[in-house]
Amino acid sequence: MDRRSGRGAGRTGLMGGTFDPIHIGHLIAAEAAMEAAELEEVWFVPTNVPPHKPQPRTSAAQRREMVELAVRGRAGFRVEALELERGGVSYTIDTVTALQEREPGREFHWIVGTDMMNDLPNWRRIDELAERISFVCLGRQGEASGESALPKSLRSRIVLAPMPPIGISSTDIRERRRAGRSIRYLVPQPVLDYIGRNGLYES
Ligand SMILES: Nc1ncnc2c1ncn2[C@@H]1O[C@H](COP(=O)(O)OP(=O)(O)OP(=O)(O)O)[C@@H](O)[C@H]1O
Ligand SMILES: O=C(O)c1ccc[n+]([C@@H]2O[C@H](COP(=O)([O-])O)[C@@H](O)[C@H]2O)c1
Repeated sequence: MDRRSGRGAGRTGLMGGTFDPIHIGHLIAAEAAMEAAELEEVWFVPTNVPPHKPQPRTSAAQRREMVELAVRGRAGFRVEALELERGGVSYTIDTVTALQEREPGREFHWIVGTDMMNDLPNWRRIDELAERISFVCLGRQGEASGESALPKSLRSRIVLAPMPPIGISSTDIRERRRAGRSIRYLVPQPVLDYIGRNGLYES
């Protein structure tokens, strides 16, 4: 426990995502969560197979590489690849259980955009998950918070974090690439270079 702030030591944010590809919306969300929830670190957790959406367009290795490139140089940000190493469908409860066993000294906080916050009641073993961790939920463009619609037990485990609305999604970036349009500045420069070098999302 940090005696000055009253916060537990090792406060760690987990930013889970398909990251197909990672974009500046993810990075700004992680930064905002870090500030609002007083996190010491944020670990980016690329999903192997997402539970609630279609299979990624690119390989696990490519998505991991892009996330590595995006966080390089930002102290406190790093990639945690346990879902890719575990394989199969990436349920958050399995990930959190494994991390808590591996890192008993840390306090974990799962970071989600508001769209995902509204979906939380549908997550696998959500009650157990909400007992293990709290959620840091970021405001996302065009979405009302919807927090009041959630069960009270879940609401009490949610910290809302403000962020400037960033109307960018990986879907939009993939569509732009397919249409031959620019994605410059929507992703960090090293990620832009990687996507171009490897001809990703062209078809
Ligand atoms: N622009 C954004 N602002 C805030 N949060 C975001 C933004 N884009 C994604 N997120 C959040 O980041 C996490 C990972 O998102 P994900 O990798 O699925 O990106 P995405 O842009 O939503 O992808 P896709 O368009 O392929 O569905 C989710 O919690 C999502 O809500
Ligand atoms: O565990 C679940 O049931 C669950 C359901 C939907 C999403 N998640 C996690 O939420 C994170 C964001 O999901 P996505 O689909 O936006 O990439 C990612 O880490 C997913 O594994 C987890």
